[in-house]
Amino acid sequence: MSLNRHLSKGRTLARTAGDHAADMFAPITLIGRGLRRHAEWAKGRWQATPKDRRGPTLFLCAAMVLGIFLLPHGPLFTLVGLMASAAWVGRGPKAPPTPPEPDVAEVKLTALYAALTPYLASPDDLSPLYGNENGFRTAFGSWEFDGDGRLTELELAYPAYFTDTEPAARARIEQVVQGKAGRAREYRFDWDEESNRLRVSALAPLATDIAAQRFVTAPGEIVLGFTDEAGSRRMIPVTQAGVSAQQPPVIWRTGPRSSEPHLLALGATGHGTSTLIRSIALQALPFADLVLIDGAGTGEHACLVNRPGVHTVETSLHGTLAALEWAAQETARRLTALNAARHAGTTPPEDVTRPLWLLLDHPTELSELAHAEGRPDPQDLLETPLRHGRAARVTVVIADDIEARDRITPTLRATTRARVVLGPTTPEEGHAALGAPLDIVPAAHAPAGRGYARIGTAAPVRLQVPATVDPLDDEAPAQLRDAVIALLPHRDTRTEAAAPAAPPAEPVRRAGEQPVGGPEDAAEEVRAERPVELGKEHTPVRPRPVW
Ligand SMILES: Nc1ncnc2c1ncn2[C@@H]1O[C@H](COP(=O)(O)OP(=O)(O)OP(=O)(O)O)[C@@H](O)[C@H]1O
Repeated sequence: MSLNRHLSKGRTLARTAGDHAADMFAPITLIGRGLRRHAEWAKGRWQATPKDRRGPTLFLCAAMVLGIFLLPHGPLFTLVGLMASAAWVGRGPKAPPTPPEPDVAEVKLTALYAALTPYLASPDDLSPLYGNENGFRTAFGSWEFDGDGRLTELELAYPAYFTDTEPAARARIEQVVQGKAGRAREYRFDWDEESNRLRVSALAPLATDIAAQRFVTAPGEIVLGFTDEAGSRRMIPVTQAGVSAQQPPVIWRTGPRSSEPHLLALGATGHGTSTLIRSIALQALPFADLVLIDGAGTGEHACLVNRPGVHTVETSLHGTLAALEWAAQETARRLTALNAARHAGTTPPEDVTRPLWLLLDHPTELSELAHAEGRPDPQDLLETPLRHGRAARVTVVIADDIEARDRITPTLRATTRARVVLGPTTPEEGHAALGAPLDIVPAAHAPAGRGYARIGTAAPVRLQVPATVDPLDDEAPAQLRDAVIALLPHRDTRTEAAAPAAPPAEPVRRAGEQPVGGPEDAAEEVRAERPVELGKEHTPVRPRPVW
């Protein structure tokens, strides 16, 4: 007999034995399946029983078991009954396997692929990346999802004919990706034009619980806010929600060596440009003197009135024009004094080297008023400080509504090379405000003080301004107001003594106006000697009279 015949006979015997065994063990399998279903049912009932009712249920079951044991032939009848019931319950076919949970990544990537197809496919493409039968795997190189099933990283390829150099075409793709991946987060879009690849990264939200405080910085450095680790080259210690932490700051270097000596901050209404001005003022006050113009006249900077180092806080057009005329003359005086000192080879006097900061909140509102009244535009008076401020240690900070961008003069726009934009903006507005396109798509809802900063020609970075609330705002949280109050200088807490009042170099006077540094200033000196206590229940702060 050949080996093959032996093998096939063996196989037949084994199959027959298997069939017999299955027939023989069928009742046992049936009862076993029924008992398993009984056990599953009992387990389900036990889990569904409230905890407080489990004790009585257990007691009842134990009583029943005891009763069965005590009955004549009770255990036997019970066993037979249980077997019969198990055989009845187990007769049904095996429960169909539960269908596997749909893969979240698969579902989401398929939806994103389908959404991108109309924008990245062409009927003339013979081997399309998008819209082919193989689905997203042909176009998406790698992807990552977080624990909540949200897309965090995606790298996709796009066809070479896609116009990736056109902002509008890019914006369409960015909108689609953000729509499918979730509008609650910000995304960075890294377009690799050379290899036709796009890398999308979801960005973690920035910390919003950093309050105003003394930041660890070098002299002349201003912390505009905080960003993510990719946006800053260093970390500084901060007190965050009561504990010490390290955060990456957005630093603006000011002073004679700065290539961005002036700052322009634009923002959507109510998104924190005044707060940014207040934050900058509190950081500059220990080493500089301030002139603050509150063009909106809302009194949001009243906490700075009469503070040592604050020359004036102006809300009227009249006072603003006088203050800015003085600032222009002061800039010219400083330049002359610095040149003279350079020629003589002597150290320039302290009153020309002490930094002077001009902070203007909503100046375009005053510009409109000035045009209506036929008076000089306050923005025009800024020309000298803006053009020569770096050498004369004069720094200009302008904050305004993003809607007012067109009313900002070209000189002002050209000379403010440090830029901030706060609040929700369109890609075009963001580009215009920062002077460069943003590679980040903002989230649908941003907290106050959230935006982007661009210092000089560097790439824009994300920004969260420290919470520097108006301490006179009763609705602001008490601990945030206290943090600001703690930073407000008093005569005795100022880190550097106020510079002697600059000798006014023949200030230009208009009819009915008091000269800067004249008797009005002398009166101011006397007033300033009185410490101004900023309490929450009493506000003895009086606005300074117009100049
Ligand atoms: N960085 C921030 N952290 C916490 N709260 C902030 C921040 N920035 C602003 N706010 C809050 O948002 C509100 C509006 O702020 P702010 O007055 O600075 O905005 P604004 O842009 O100057 O408004 P407007 O254009 O109306 O003058 C205030 O209640 C302020 O306390």
